[in-house]
Amino acid sequence: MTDEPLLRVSALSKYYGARLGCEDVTFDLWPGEVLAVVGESGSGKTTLLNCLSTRLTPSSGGVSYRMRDGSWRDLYRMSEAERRFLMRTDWGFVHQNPADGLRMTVSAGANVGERLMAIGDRHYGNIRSTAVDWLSRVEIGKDRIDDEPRSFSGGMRQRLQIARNLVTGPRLVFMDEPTGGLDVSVQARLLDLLRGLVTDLGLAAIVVTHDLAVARLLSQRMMVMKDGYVVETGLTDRVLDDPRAPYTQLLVSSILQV
Ligand SMILES: Nc1ncnc2c1ncn2[C@@H]1O[C@H](COP(=O)(O)OP(=O)(O)OP(=O)(O)O)[C@@H](O)[C@H]1O
Repeated sequence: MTDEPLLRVSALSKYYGARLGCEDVTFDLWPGEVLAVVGESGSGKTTLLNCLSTRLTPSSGGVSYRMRDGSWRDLYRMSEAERRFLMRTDWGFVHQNPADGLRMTVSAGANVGERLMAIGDRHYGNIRSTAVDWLSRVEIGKDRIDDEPRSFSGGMRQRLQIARNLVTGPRLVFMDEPTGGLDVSVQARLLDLLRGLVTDLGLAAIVVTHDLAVARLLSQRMMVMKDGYVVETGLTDRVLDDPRAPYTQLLVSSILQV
């Protein structure tokens, strides 16, 4: 165990011209911790996630990341090459739409295997057996390894995207509505699977979702956003069982009434 966070976010703001994306977001993420960022459409969740994963540059504020060697690095002062290295080795990104995170016209096995090659694995036999192992961990049969993901169902694609991200043993995974767009029964199974993997691997994750059930199942801590601002943060069970901000109370009660 370490007594230092993995990620430190301080006073992060992002404006698109004059339009507010998110404002003054501050938090620490600890190793092995899952943080859910919830809020309705337009609240700034995706903006925040994209700033944290360096897809967007914030207008002000900073994010530091603790590297494997224990040193702290300012994410926005890294070179492009260093950032790409981090994304390949230490981070994962699970998109809502699996097509954004997969290569749809190469086989399932290659989708997983090429991530291993990107971190330097050159042994074909090892790559293939690790790919088979990961496909089975996400409940994709060995007989599908040579199939392209475009022949997969939505749930299978999402499970493949998860395998592709986790095969390199990342320390931090960003997830954007990982169960969005799937049938309710498929969502439940995927959430179960994700929860098991995150726990087994001791992963830290930031999960953006508008679905409080996803936050409840996956996260230990949650952050509620509205109109670009964080209106409440706390342990997930506390926030959902005893919401303090009026907006969170509204969000929780509107879900419960459905
Ligand atoms: N590329 C952009 N250019 C201009 N404004 C943007 C852009 N992206 C987001 N915004 C604005 O920033 C605000 C926050 O949007 P964001 O997409 O982060 O919210 P969200 O909570 O992720 O919503 P959703 O759940 O619908 O994806 C909104 O007012 C949105 O219109």
